[in-house]
Amino acid sequence: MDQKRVLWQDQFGISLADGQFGVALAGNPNVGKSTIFNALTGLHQHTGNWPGKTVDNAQGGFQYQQHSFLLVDLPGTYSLLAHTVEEQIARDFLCFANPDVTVVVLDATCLERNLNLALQVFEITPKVIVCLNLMDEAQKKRLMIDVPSLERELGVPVVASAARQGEGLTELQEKILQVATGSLQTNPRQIVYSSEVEKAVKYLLPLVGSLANNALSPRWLALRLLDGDRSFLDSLTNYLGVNQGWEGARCAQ
Ligand SMILES: Nc1nc2c(ncn2[C@@H]2O[C@H](COP(=O)(O)OP(=O)(O)OP(=O)(O)O)[C@@H](O)[C@H]2O)c(=O)[nH]1
Ligand SMILES: [Mg+2]
Repeated sequence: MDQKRVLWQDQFGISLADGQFGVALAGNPNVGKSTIFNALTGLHQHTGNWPGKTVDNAQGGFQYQQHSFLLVDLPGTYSLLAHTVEEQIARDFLCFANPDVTVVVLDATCLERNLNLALQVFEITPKVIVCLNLMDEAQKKRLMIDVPSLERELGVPVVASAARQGEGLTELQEKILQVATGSLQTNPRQIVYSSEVEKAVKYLLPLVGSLANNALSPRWLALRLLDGDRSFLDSLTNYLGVNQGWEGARCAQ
């Protein structure tokens, strides 16, 4: 069993088959993640709890173009800053399971609020697809969304969907395949913070890069250290076994 499959099994209780791509489904509550999950995986699902938590966990497989994918339905969250157990689970999965693709599902009727989570995911992984769901509702409200412009602005593929009607899901599978295999490169837009924060991040990057052992984004790691995010430091210890020197790195900035 390769390292990633062992990690998924041991830390997250998820069985990834040999050669199977792991795909995370993230998004705010009630945006249609489970509807997309059910439409893509049908009866090929396992449900249970996240290890050590009372939060539901659903995983399911699907085949597309002779490739096999395991879809993981993450708890709905407004952010990844771990104020709730759901946010902690979603953050830890994205940071430490390192899925081959993360689909961020957004509610097309309230894009601005939903983009907050997408921008946080962009700081963790470049392998992201935005699924703009509830497009039928957006149309009813006469909201016009310029999908090609949004795609250019965000630097990742944007798929418009109406999951309850099954619309856009084949295109979503196609983009998942392309990002998973690397035939489609993404370049997610990064938030630029104040000059003080950017200066501190620049200082920390060379220090944290090697400690994180390329296992997660050094920029995200630096930002969390600057935040003094205790929950993230605890997860670093749990998942990567790192706990020496972090306080020193934080105090030095
Ligand atoms: N009109 C419309 N309704 C949708 C669409 N996708 C999902 N829904 C409905 O939206 C509601 C919420 O969908 P879910 O799939 O449960 O949303 P979720 O993101 O999994 O929600 P949480 O698990 O609570 O975070 C359900 O009533 C769905 O039938 C869509 O594209 N259009
Ligand atoms: Mg759900």
